[in-house]
Amino acid sequence: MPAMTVLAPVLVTVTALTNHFPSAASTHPRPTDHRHLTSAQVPTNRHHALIRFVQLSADRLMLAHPVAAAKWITGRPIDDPDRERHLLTSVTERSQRMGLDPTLTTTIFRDQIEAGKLVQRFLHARWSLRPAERPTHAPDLRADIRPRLDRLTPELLESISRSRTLPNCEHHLSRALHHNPPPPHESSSAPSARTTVDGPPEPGPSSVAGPPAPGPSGVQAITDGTSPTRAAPKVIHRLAAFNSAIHRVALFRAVRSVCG
Ligand SMILES: O=C(O)C(=O)C[C@]1(C(=O)O)C=C[C@@H](O)C=C1
Repeated sequence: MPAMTVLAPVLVTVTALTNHFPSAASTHPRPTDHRHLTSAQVPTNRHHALIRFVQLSADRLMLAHPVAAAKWITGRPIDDPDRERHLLTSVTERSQRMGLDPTLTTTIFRDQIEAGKLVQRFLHARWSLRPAERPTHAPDLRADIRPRLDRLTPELLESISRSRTLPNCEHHLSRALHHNPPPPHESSSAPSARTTVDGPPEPGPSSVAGPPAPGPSGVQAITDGTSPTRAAPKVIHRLAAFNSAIHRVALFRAVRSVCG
């Protein structure tokens, strides 16, 4: 599939989410007006459970890397509706047993799945453009990676259950996200680094990069009338910034419904 065809929906999604969640484009989420709470009023256990939820979500997101590698090498499509149905059925059953609202938990897990697919699509687009970074070995999806994803499901549900009814949930979520920076990434000037199948790309010499340019500029950079071939260097340049942004935006996507 041509790289541009793969990349365009990814960039459109990133732009849409960045606009929808302005703090996703910022290293410093905007403070809310809930700071009047004294520390004694903050329900620490539920707050920690929310942080745990964000961390587990970040762990789940990182598994999108080996999943993407397995699918890249085997040619399997990123979307696997049967697997998604199986996961959501399991979430529903577990939620009922735990006294959790299945509508809420399946919404959260749908977001987790979509966030993972966003990262997978990003990686496939990246590998289309950068042959040197393509994975060379396929992780075992069935025997290794999916069991790892499955082990996270009860833990995620437990953290959702324990963070339920946290007052000022959005404020705590914003703080938890702030303490979960995206993984290290290459800077645009870094030498090419092969993406590992166990995690994000290895950091380049500079792992400090700003957020993506907000708004549609990221998309315009590749759709401003230039032919795909001639636009490719521009795309690669933009990808360096999106590599960081994609994880931040995907993490926001993964956790956005937890406050109900
Ligand atoms: O298991 C896979 O094949 C994945 O890609 C992971 C996952 C998920 O997040 O659970 C994501 C996309 C697929 O449609 C199904 C499931």
